[in-house]
Amino acid sequence: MMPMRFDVITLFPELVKAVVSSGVTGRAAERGIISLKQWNPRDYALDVHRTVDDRPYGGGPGMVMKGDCLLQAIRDARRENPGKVVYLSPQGIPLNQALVTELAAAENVILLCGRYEGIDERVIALEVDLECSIGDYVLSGGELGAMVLIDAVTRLLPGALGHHESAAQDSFFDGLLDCSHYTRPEELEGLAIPAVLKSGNHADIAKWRKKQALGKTWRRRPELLQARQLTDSERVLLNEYINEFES
Ligand SMILES: CN(C)c1cccc(CNc2ccc(C(N)=O)cn2)c1
Repeated sequence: MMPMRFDVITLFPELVKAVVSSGVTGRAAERGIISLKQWNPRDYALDVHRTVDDRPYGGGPGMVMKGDCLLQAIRDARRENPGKVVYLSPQGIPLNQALVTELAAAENVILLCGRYEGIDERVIALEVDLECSIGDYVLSGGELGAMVLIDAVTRLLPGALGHHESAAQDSFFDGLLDCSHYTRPEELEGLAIPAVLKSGNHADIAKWRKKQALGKTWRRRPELLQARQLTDSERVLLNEYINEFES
């Protein structure tokens, strides 16, 4: 199996490298499930000051990343990795599990990390295939978004997670928030665990977990429930939860 290759265009290569230095993603890199290569636009800046940004046409605060260095870096990366170019920005489409799943099916991805107020729009027009955002907030750069994307995608690749982890991954997030989790000790600072989890009755336990997931989603993220059709049994469980919650 060829590794999935991530080429990251970034002014801070060492920051992005951290994503493959530990944990699941670090192990996946060691196992050859993913590979990472950084391309620094500054290496393409030929002026004595190695300029990669400049003031915006039309005036206004902040700086814009110059298109020429970015385009050269992207094209060098594309030569080695003919993948989709994904630009991380607050103006992008939301990165969600569906998009992560789609990206995991690709062989390679080129991640473009902006800094300052963003990049020259002509780079987007010429080379960007997909603009995506990891959330509605402004960061100092797209690198953290790139690392989030690399992590979420890597977890879906065969062999990245151990058996237990991948089973957990499969059960969780079928469009709902996760239920609560407990582990030893049974009593923690005077707090017990829900009795059903000690019952050994796996049907009751699964029912309780599904009910908790539905209820938590209803309370915290009702819009997720709109997006996800509930089965009849899920609808019954949610109604039970709501009746208990409101009683
Ligand atoms: C307009 N502007 C400030 C800007 C435009 C492009 C890139 C950047 C770099 N910062 C980023 C990048 C991504 C995200 C995200 N939410 O995914 C948040 N911040 C900032």
